[in-house]
Amino acid sequence: MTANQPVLAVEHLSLRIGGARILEDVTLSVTEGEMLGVIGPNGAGKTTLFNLVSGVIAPTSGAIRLAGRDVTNEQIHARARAGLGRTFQTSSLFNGLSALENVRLAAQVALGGSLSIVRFPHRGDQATTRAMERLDEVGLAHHAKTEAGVLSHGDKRKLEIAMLLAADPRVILLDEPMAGVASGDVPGLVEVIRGLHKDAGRTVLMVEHHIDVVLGLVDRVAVMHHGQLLADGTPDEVMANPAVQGAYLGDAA
Ligand SMILES: Nc1ncnc2c1ncn2[C@@H]1O[C@H](COP(=O)(O)OP(=O)(O)OP(=O)(O)O)[C@@H](O)[C@H]1O
Repeated sequence: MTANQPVLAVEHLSLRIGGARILEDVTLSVTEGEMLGVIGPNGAGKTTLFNLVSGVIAPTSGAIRLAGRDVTNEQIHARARAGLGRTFQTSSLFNGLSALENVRLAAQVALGGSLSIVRFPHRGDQATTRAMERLDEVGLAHHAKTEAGVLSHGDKRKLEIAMLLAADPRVILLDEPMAGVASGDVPGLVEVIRGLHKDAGRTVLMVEHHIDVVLGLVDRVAVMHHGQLLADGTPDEVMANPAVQGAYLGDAA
């Protein structure tokens, strides 16, 4: 990858299912260390874009490049190994295990071990150390021994992020991180996400319905509408764009 090459590039990406154009010619790129918000009215194609980028579904046409490498035809796990990490709208936690055990399993897999709660002496220590570091990064070190199932929704989301970080992803996709989180827990979660970007310099793409949260966090916003990229710019540029205002007003009407 050269200095100016984006760490993630989506080129002319389209998805058709039956006769429906779900995504149409979307081109977008993200540079290392950038935080990009993806917003748009319901059904705009945001989750579909994440599904295509992470390999959950294959595009009808177009390409996806990760650090310059064409991963369009690669499976989910190959993309994860290439540095793509993603959270889902639905929880992916083992509720009966502690917060630390959840992250340790993710670290163990990332370090080349299996998804087993049996501890392997050397690798286990390494995975535990990494897991504690990631729990600390999301502010959950004090909950290391707490069962994941009893954590608040906000803390569960932080734990999912810690699990994602255990693989040291180069690009992080957060799919509606605030969904289901009580309003009182939103600021804490926002600060964790801000820290990923500002403190740790991680590259983050985030789909989120809370527009005020997105605008306060990101460097750049991409607005989707009817499967197309309607606008791409700084939060101020995008919100001043009449087409964006029209899309949201039209959606609310
Ligand atoms: N497998 C599929 N088959 C048919 N239509 C689909 C499929 N997947 C998505 N769609 C349609 O594509 C459009 C985009 O859906 P998508 O979930 O990507 O939107 P979104 O912007 O994430 O919406 P929301 O904000 O409501 O989550 C929607 O109209 C949806 O019904």
